[in-house]
Amino acid sequence: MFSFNKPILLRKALGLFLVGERRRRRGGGGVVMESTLKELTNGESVLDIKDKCGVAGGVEDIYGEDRATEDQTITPWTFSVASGYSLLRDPHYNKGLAFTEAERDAHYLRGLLPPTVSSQQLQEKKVMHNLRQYQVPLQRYMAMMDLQERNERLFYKLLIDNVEELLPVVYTPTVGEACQKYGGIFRRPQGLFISLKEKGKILEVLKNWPEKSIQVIVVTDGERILGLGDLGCQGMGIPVGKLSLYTALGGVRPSVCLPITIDVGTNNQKLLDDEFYIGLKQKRATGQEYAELLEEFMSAVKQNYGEKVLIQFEDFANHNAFELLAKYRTTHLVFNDDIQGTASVVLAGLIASLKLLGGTLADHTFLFLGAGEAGTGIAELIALEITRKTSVPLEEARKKIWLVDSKGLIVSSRVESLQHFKKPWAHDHEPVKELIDAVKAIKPTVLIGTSGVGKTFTKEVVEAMASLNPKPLIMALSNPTSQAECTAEEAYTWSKGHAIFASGSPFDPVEFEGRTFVSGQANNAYVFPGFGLGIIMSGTIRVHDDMLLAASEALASEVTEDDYLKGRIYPPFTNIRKISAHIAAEVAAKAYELGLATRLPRPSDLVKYAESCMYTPLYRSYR
Ligand SMILES: NC(=O)C1=CN([C@@H]2O[C@H](COP(=O)(O)OP(=O)(O)OC[C@H]3O[C@@H](n4cnc5c(N)ncnc54)[C@H](OP(=O)(O)O)[C@@H]3O)[C@@H](O)[C@H]2O)C=CC1
Ligand SMILES: CC(=O)C(=O)O
Ligand SMILES: [Mg+2]
Repeated sequence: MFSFNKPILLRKALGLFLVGERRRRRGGGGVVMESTLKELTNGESVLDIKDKCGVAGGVEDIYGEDRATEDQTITPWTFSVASGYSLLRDPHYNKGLAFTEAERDAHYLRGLLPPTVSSQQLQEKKVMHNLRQYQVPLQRYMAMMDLQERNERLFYKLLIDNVEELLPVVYTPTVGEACQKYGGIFRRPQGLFISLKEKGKILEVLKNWPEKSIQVIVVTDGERILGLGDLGCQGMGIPVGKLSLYTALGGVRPSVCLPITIDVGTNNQKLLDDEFYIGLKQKRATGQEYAELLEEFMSAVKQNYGEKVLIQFEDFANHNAFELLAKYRTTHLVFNDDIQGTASVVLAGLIASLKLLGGTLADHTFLFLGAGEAGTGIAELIALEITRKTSVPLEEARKKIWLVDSKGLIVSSRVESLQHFKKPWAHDHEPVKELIDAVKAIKPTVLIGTSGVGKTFTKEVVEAMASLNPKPLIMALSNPTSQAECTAEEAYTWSKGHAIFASGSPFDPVEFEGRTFVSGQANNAYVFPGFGLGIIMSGTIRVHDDMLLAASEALASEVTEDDYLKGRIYPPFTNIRKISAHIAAEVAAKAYELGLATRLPRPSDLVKYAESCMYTPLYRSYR
């Protein structure tokens, strides 16, 4: 075993190279549509931002040493080569019984492993066999998390090869239960916890994370975890799960992914009273205290990782989510998955469904149950797509979209008391309290559930949709399964097999009157991994709505005739890596078109480039 320090001279030389590279690129220039960018870059010129980024594969000062002034402290990182016992304990490099004879000799592993040498394929077979023995989903979740901690490549190999079977384990619905019980099942931290205790020290906390070159952060404050409410610090299961999908579904290397939970307390009394709760035992900080912590976090991320780190906001409550997005979308590379990622996925399903329903989006009438992040986010993207495809102005396009919240239909007489994100949807209509009455009054062709409340699409509601439409499109998007507005079985049986159905959490196929219906999973997991890959691989500096539309079109185009025949408006997850490459390529293409991409020259075949960027979990040979 030996260790070495990264030679300072080499870094200095690379720094000089960077300066030269920047000058060269500044002189060479590219075609940049400055007008498109002004709004997204807070008035900063793109060349300034590109310059800060260390354009186009330039060597970045990832350790912050070159940037630090003399009075600032830096971290003395050293790199060491793992071998022997520590190699077996390092999840990035551990291969367990798959270490070859030669590797066992070269890396001081003799005696630390039993004599058998297994292939990765055999290991995979064994783990899948063991997983299937567990009847309780949470046990499968824990077994998968243990595997991720023990042997990262095997974990991702399993997830990629068995995606339909394992997605419900590491993601919704099981991740919801895992978050509820996170304190009890907590073994080792899988991401960074930043609490109010770390105020003033967030930059130092980021430096404690072992990986220095981070490209994607998924961050939550745990206040709206799926449809399960405020789970405080235990929301960590969500960023961890989302980022494992970035790798498995989108091919983003695990080492560049960083899950973060910001702990400002919780208003969940059950958790505050729970002796195993792992977070701050106090009520949530709000107002200035909250805003200051978030501001420090956002600045520290940019300072530590540069301009091009993608920050995905996840499962914030809507009273913070919209504000954070509005505040940081012009200064940081951010998007909100619940508002924007969900919108992109649902729009894809709607575009695809037109093959079954007929007409254009503008010909349909949409009714939402739930007017929060997901509901209004989807509504706005539908309206935007209509304006892009027709000459209809946005205001006009919005008029075919109606939303119901906990107080009933959103109508103009309520406008004064509505939260700002609901106001565009307050159309002229008399007040309507109940969903069933709204269905009868609005006569929607599409019904979308984004309420977070289970069982709200009752038999009466589904029957009303079926009586109004030959093929009612019903989406029960709320997660986890317990919060779904209705089940697949309910949608198909109550509509007598006429509904086209999709849901946020997966349902098994349903037999009805001799036909098998396979519902699609309308979940943002279809889009964010490919969307993120497209951004990273093109060095994109800001998220633009047209990139979300590009992702929707890309996903919709992947639905096959065979899918339609089965009643699905989303492709199966089995092909997701191919789909993600396609989404990444379209997102990147749009970013280049908008002048937001900094990786130059633009690769000519973006799909091939996306595929070539993807992480593969096959074992590597060690010299
Ligand atoms: N499938 C997917 O990819 C995604 C699914 N989701 C799911 O969507 C759900 C909602 O998330 P999000 O939009 O962020 O949450 P929000 O809290 O922002 O919004 C919830 C909305 O539902 C309304 N609501 C609550 N209860 C009722 C009720 N009984 N009847 C009518 N309306 C009701 C609320 O009304 P009021 O405003 O009056 O309080 C609010 O408008 C969650 O379950 C989440 O898991 C979210 C993102 C992605
Ligand atoms: C899927 C997702 O992001 C949610 O339910 O919040
Ligand atoms: Mg979410």
